[in-house]
Amino acid sequence: MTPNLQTLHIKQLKLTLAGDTLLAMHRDIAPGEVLTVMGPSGSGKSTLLAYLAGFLSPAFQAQGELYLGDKRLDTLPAEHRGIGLLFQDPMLFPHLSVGGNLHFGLPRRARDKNAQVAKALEQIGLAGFETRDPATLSGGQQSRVALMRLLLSRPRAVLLDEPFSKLDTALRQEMRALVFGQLREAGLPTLLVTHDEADAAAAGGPIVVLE
Ligand SMILES: Nc1ncnc2c1ncn2[C@@H]1O[C@H](COP(=O)(O)OP(=O)(O)OP(=O)(O)O)[C@@H](O)[C@H]1O
Repeated sequence: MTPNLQTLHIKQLKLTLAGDTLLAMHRDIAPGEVLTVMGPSGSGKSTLLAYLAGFLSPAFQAQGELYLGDKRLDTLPAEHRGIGLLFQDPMLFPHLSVGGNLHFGLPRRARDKNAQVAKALEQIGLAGFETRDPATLSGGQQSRVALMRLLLSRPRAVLLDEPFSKLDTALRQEMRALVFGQLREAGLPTLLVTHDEADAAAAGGPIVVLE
């Protein structure tokens, strides 16, 4: 099943903290496009991600609207937004096997679950790793599993929070190619927060610098 590819619309967003404007943004992110957000510490990158994902601290006030296609998201709780997140830490469940982690990503009613998991592992060069304990995987392997868990959950948009910052240089380049390649192929609108200009270059999309 191919999901409808839709644009993420951030409309007239204004995030304020105790009456002071932290950031304002009005942007569209097209299917398969990566919008990179950069800016110094404290400029509001994490707050923007929290707003988009649906867990903004009540300390902030948000004005504006968030849409995916013509579906309004900002009035929905996080779990109904269809937004997938990838952080610098792969955050695999330690009590589940690699396969268990991937099964967790699948929608409950997905068909051929075992085959989907096997195919996902094959795509990241980890065919046959289903029963492995995630703790026995290298950092790069864990990151790849986290990416596949995200994609199996069929998100409609993706947020990346410094996803490569914990990897060494060689692995970082490999993961950039894999992550951006997969997201582009899936046609997902993506917002990337990073401090690394090489991430932004690899993402290949527009760049917003917060002040
Ligand atoms: N829950 C909160 N309550 C009050 N102020 C907050 C809260 N969270 C963040 N802030 C403040 O909001 C501003 C933006 O913080 P934010 O974490 O979004 O910045 P950032 O750009 O992600 O920084 P970094 O690059 O260090 O992660 C900062 O001044 C911070 O102190």
